[in-house]
Amino acid sequence: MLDQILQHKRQELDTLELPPYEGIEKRSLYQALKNSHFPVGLIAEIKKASPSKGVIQENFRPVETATFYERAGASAISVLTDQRFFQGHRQYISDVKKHVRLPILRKDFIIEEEQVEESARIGADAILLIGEALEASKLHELYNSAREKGMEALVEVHSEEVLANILKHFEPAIVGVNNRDLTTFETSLGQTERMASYIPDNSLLVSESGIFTREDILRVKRAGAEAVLIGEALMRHENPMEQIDIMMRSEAHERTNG
Ligand SMILES: O=P(O)(O)OC[C@@H](O)[C@@H](O)c1c[nH]c2ccccc12
Repeated sequence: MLDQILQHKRQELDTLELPPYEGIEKRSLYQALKNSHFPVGLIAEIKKASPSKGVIQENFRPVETATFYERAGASAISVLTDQRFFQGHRQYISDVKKHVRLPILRKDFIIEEEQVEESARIGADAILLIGEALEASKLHELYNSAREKGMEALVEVHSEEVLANILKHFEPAIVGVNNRDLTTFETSLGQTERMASYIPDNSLLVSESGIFTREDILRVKRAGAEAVLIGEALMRHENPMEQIDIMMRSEAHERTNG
């Protein structure tokens, strides 16, 4: 599946037209996650559909959902912009950026410099760079390019080998462990537990995918995650504010009670 997506991305790149620069100030994803008032940082995701789950939310209202996420106390918003496989759009970032103050992560398959430039122009504060989709040297190059443009990058890995390769080049400030294997779509929170000890001490660990309950959050936090990235569990809910409350706040409660 990942190969198929990447092949499509390469085709898309041939006709990529860069939009004008929106000129909106950049916000720090890293700081927002560190400053979370929940026991872990929360990146709340806006995603209409996915290749593994099909359509997740029929009545899709990205700006409204983002506003709810912000009000519920999320640290940052992740917005899917891939059209073909996730029914996203780059316009959603520009729209959301106008209505929330939180940093926005552009969730897409970024493989070339033009996409980094595009991300900066549409108002993204951070981009996703997927270890499994890029040579480590290329990933490092795109990471530096994002930094030069005032953005940050969430460096996502699933496997230990891919992480080890990246660490030969540099230590990303934010490392995401994707609990989902992008080739099989299988999800296991055990992946965060297995990978945690390989993450550099100075990197902020984000556990991504397959997180649905307060117990899931406790589990990855115990493994060492400082933040979580949650999509489906929030998008499927009628009331995402209530869902964030249930997942994040009761966790704080549990912690206070020892
Ligand atoms: O909906 P979930 O299971 O909570 O997962 C969110 C996020 O981790 C997932 O959308 C994701 C993680 N890495 C990606 C790479 C591309 C597209 C999507 C993703």
